[in-house]
Amino acid sequence: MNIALIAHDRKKEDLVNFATAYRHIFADHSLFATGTTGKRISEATALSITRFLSGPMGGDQQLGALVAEGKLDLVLFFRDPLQAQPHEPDISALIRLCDVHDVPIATNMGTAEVLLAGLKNGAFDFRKKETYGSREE
Ligand SMILES: O=C(CO)COP(=O)(O)O
Repeated sequence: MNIALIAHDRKKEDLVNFATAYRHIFADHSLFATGTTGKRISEATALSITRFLSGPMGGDQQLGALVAEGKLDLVLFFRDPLQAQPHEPDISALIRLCDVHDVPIATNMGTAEVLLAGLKNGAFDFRKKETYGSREE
């Protein structure tokens, strides 16, 4: 599966800890991330991560483009609900595209825990069906 990892600044430590705890699972998948998040996680875990621009510079939009192209199966986005972001429209656009394309997205660690459990037990097999990620309308 192709998994995107994103965290706002005050949530980065949580995501680094999460990625460290589940390193053995993430190691079996292809990982993508916004710039600073990807740097922090790869430094902490030595996982191989394809990094895009930092979020405020367009990284959320780059990951959104992958969602639109059917190239992401799961998005783990630890958002900061207590701090306004200058690139809020980009964030909304990424979440919207996940909804458009039925891509599972966790915006907090609790949901991420559930989705990771699903990743282990085959709940993501639906992503292998041709109907997902190949919409043209
Ligand atoms: O701002 C972000 C997501 O909206 C994350 O970007 P960075 O990983 O570059 O900090």
